Formats: sequence, C-alpha cells, structure tokens
Amino acid sequence: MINFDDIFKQIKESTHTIHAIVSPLASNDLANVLLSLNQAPILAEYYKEVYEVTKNSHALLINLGTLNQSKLMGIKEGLKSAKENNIPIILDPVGASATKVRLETSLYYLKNYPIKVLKGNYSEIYSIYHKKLTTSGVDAKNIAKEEIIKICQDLATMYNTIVVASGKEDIISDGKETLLLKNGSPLLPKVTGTGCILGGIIAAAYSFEKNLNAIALAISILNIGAELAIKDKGMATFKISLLDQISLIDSKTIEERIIYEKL
Ligand SMILES: Nc1ncnc2c1ncn2[C@@H]1O[C@H](COP(=O)(O)OP(=O)(O)OP(=O)(O)O)[C@@H](O)[C@H]1O
Ligand SMILES: Cc1ncsc1CCO
Repeated sequence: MINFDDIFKQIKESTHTIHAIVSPLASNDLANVLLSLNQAPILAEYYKEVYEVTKNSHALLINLGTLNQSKLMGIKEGLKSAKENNIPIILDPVGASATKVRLETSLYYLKNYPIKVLKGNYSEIYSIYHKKLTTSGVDAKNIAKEEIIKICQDLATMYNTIVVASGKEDIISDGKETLLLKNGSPLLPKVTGTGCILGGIIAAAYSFEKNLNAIALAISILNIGAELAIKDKGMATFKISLLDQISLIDSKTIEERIIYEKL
C-alpha cells in the first residue's frame, strides 16, 4: 500500500509557487485547482518577465496547448531559467501526436533541457517515442497497454526523466520502477483540459517530493476526485463537483480507494 500521508500533509501545509505556461482554455481551472490544494499558481508568459518568474518558483509547467510565436518565446526563457536555476521542469506535450511543430518542439525540449516529468496522453507519448504523428496512420486508441508501458520505460531511460502516460489506466515510469493506476471516470475525457489540470497537480506534487509516489498522488487526486463527483446532473455539474472533490479530498480517502499495480 502506498502511503501518501507525509507528502499530502506537506502540500496542504506549505505553499509552493508553480509557474505554469498553459493553454488559456485550461488556465483558470488549473489555477483554481492549485489554489484549492494550498499552492500558488502564476501564469506569466511574457518573454521579458518569464526568466525572473521561473527563477522564483518551485516548478515550471510547460503545456503546449494553444501555441503561438510569443508563447514559444516565453517558454524559451522559462526553460533557460529553469536549467540555470535548477527549477524542475514538467512538460505536457499537448498535441505532439497531431502536428509536426508540436512534435519537433517537444523532442527539442527533451533533448536540450532537463525535463523532470514528461506527461502526455497515450497518443502523445507514442508519437514522441516513434517520432511520428498518430494522424499519419496509427490509431493510438488501439495501441496495446503493454506497448505503451514499454514505451514509457524506454523514454524514461532515454531522457533520464519520469514519464506519465494518461488514459483509462495511467502509467508512471522512471525506467526502473513502473506503476499502473486504475482509478478515474469515463466522464473525465469529456471535460476539456483535465489532462492540463493533471499537469498542474503533478508539477505541484513533484515540487515537494521528486519521486513516483508524488506523481501517483497527483493522478489519484484528480481520478478519485472524479469518482466522487456528481455524475447524474450533466457535464457542468460534474465539472464543478470535480473541482469541489479535489479541494476536499484527503490522503485517507485516496489510500482507501486507489487501485494500482507495481509492474
Ligand atoms: N476512459 C477513462 N476512464 C477513466 N479515467 C480516464 C479515462 N480517460 C482519461 N481518464 C483520466 O482523465 C485524466 C486526463 O487524461 P487524458 O488522457 O484524457 O488527458 P488529455 O488527453 O491530455 O486531456 P485534455 O487534452 O482534455 O487536457 C487522467 O487523470 C486520466 O486518468
Ligand atoms: C481542446 C484543446 N485545444 C488546444 S489545447 C486543448 C485542451 C486539451 O489539451
């Protein structure tokens, strides 16, 4: 049984600054989730201030959702600052399976910066590994879980990072240890930006403890929150109830409900 008591207590009792450069689509929910977990989100992305903001933060989350030129200039400053000031970088390669520029950008960041956590959905992780878009033939929905597990393990070793592949079952691997998490709700992929929110929770948890357990806690906060949320009153109520449950959840509830395998 994983014990989340200590890390959950740290998160709830001390506040870290999480610098998040994310899609505007998800930014409000992500910031509110971090606030509800007692953390301090900051969403600066103007290239002239990004270096300074990252330097004063405990983690930098880079999310490629809704890219544009000025955002890329900001991201470059954030990555430079994180590398020079030893701030952990969490990369969410949104859309790396869909366009060449997102895939190439993700691969460039992985090669040139110390990415501590790479978190994508199955398609994104598959595309990064094979350096190939899933729109060009492969249907990532049909990729066997076993194949994605092996990809996570290999990518983690190749880039000296922790890899998270999100989906019906979530995979976490540092190349040596691998966890498979089985909580969640089929309604989660019906709310846009839940993967982006997950990136924010992972960035916060990882800034407290740099290990697989922190990531497992982050995923469980979202997925068990979704299991507890109201599901029979429509999607808007589900989303609000999900945010409520995330703000109310405790480590005991997570330990009681988590379903996982150590591979
Ligand atoms: N079919 C499912 N059943 C249960 N949980 C799921 C399912 N699909 C996704 N999830 C959960 O939803 C969360 C988001 O994962 P998902 O893979 O949908 O991210 P994403 O594709 O990056 O999302 P988005 O693009 O909307 O930000 C994760 O916590 C994951 O475990
Ligand atoms: C729908 C969508 N479009 C760009 S980012 C995003 C959120 C899912 O990651």
